[in-house]
Amino acid sequence: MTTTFTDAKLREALKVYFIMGSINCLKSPVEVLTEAICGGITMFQFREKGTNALVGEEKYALAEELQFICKKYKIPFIVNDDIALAQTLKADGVHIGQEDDPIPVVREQIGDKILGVSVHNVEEAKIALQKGADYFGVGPIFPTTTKADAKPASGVAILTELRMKGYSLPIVGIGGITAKNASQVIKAGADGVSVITAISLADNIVHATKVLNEAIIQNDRKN
Ligand SMILES: Cc1ncsc1CCOP(=O)(O)O
Ligand SMILES: C=C1C=NC(C)=NC1=N
Ligand SMILES: [Mg+2]
Repeated sequence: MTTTFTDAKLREALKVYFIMGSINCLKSPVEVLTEAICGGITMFQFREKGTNALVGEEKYALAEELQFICKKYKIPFIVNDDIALAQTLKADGVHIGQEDDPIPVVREQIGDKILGVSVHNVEEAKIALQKGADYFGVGPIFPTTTKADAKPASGVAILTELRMKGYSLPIVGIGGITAKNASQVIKAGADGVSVITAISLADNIVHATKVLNEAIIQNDRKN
């Protein structure tokens, strides 16, 4: 899909933003993603990272397979970190962290595709917005062990602070998010939640995703 995303469409897509790589799965990533889509995820990020992560041809082949499933169900397909892979696959966008290539360099490479940036504080947010981020991934909101080098959990205050300071672009919270705490993230001002293990390690992935979805939708209606 190469449609350019309006803010409104991106906010919708960020509601239940599943992130996964092979090391986050107990069974076939193809099965995990298909079940997550059946459960109602709204966007997918391929994040092949960490101990025993695939590289080279194997990584490319898995990315291609997962992108094919996303295309079939019209779910936006985002690639974490690996801009070259995103370009080769003509992904819908990329997500980069503070230590990845500079935003202008990435923007030059991807054109008007989605460019998500991880931010942890107002200073990083100011720069990322100025340089052209389309959405912020903010966290870790709650404690998580999924990302080995994650910063300490900040709680939802950072989300409220960003909104209070006028950051009105699409924002997704990330880090230790589950169906139980997702509503706090939305109430604090995020447009959606990004999760890895609450979905990828669930006993019943379809059900876990549906419950997470309900937690988000319920709360949106209240706002
Ligand atoms: C990629 C990333 N960035 C901040 S926390 C995190 C890991 C989120 O994983 P989980 O949803 O399992 O806590
Ligand atoms: C680190 C990350 C933060 N936020 C998002 C959405 N994705 C990531 N990979
Ligand atoms: Mg990165």
